[in-house]
Amino acid sequence: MKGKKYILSKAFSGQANDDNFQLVEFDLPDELKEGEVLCQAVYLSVDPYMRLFPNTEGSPVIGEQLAEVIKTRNGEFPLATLVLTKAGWQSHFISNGEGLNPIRFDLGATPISYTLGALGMPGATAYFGLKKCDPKPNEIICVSAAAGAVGSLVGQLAKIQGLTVIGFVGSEDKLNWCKELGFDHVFNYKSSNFGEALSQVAPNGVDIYFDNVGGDYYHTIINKHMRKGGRVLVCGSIQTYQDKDTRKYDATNVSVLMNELSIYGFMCYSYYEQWPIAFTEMNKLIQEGRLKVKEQVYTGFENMKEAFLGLFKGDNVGKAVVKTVNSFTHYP
Ligand SMILES: NC(=O)C1=CN([C@@H]2O[C@H](COP(=O)(O)OP(=O)(O)OC[C@H]3O[C@@H](n4cnc5c(N)ncnc54)[C@H](OP(=O)(O)O)[C@@H]3O)[C@@H](O)[C@H]2O)C=CC1
Ligand SMILES: CCCCCC(=O)/C=C/[C@@H]1[C@@H](C/C=C\CCCC(=O)O)[C@@H](O)C[C@H]1O
Repeated sequence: MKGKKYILSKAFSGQANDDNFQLVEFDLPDELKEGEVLCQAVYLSVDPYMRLFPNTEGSPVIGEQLAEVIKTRNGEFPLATLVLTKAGWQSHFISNGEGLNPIRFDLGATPISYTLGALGMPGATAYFGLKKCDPKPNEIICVSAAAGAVGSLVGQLAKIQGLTVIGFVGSEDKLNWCKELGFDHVFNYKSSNFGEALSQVAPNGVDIYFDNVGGDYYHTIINKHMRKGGRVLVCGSIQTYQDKDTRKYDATNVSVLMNELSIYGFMCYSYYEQWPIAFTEMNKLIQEGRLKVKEQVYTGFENMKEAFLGLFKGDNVGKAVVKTVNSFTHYP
């Protein structure tokens, strides 16, 4: 039997493209050793951070997947067990059980793919990132990449908590969806100036900026659109991930200082032990129809590249995942 995996055929430099990836086949052994399992990817996640790490020619592409145990000699992982694991972009892999994580909360009737999205790493990012901003009812929050995996949840959770939500997105479809989700103001940054738009709807500034994009947004919002005592969460900087040279902005630190802003760095895995609490709460909201989830599902392992590169072109609405075909068991 053969498995497939992607390696970085060329280190990223500037904009990622097809040439950075090579799909290779590898042999899987006929027999497992005692304690081993053979897993097959069912859904794979593509996420912006994959553009940054490890970026060494020849290295495997990293990432999380939901996999099914299709052969086992390990009593802890019976046949058909579903596991979340950072096995990278591979269709199959052998494991001794280390790093295979069962789903740690009751999923109920919610689709299993959500464990890579709203009830997975991006969901935890939205939930704990927002919490770190200490949101209060009637405050104003601004979120960038607002129709994405993280941003769409941040906006909805903030609405549930009584905040006014301003979102920035890159297309009219995304704008309409965010309005459907109940965001108060949504702007397409490709057809409007985000600074002017913010000044119109929040002339006195915003209390929270949940930054998924970095670059121009981060500096302009910190320098011109934060209220005194405001909080900025540095969640991600997708606008700069593909830069070749570092950008220079002089005024930012002075603005931070003068306005006594709190700027938080944030890594969702720091809250890993508490994720099941968040997912139980969010799954209840999903099942009640109060938290809406969209996925951009690409079908077939050969479409990993397209799904990943699409993140940087704004192709995805909601969470981008890849469903592999010919799974041992067919999941919805
Ligand atoms: N700190 C942490 O622990 C974590 C951080 N993150 C970060 O959160 C951010 C969002 O991630 P995630 O929700 O998974 O991804 P998304 O689902 O939001 O997908 C990426 C989106 O970013 C937008 N985008 C891409 N390029 C640009 C650009 N140059 N300028 C402005 N917007 C752009 C696009 O939306 P549009 O069409 O609207 O432009 C695109 O759809 C990323 O920066 C990521 O690195 C994610 C997970 C954990
Ligand atoms: C400048 C980096 C910003 C990245 C923001 C982001 O998307 C973070 C996501 C993390 C992600 C990757 C974190 C570290 C890389 C580790 C590389 C490795 O070899 O494993 C992952 O941990 C989930 C998010 O917390």
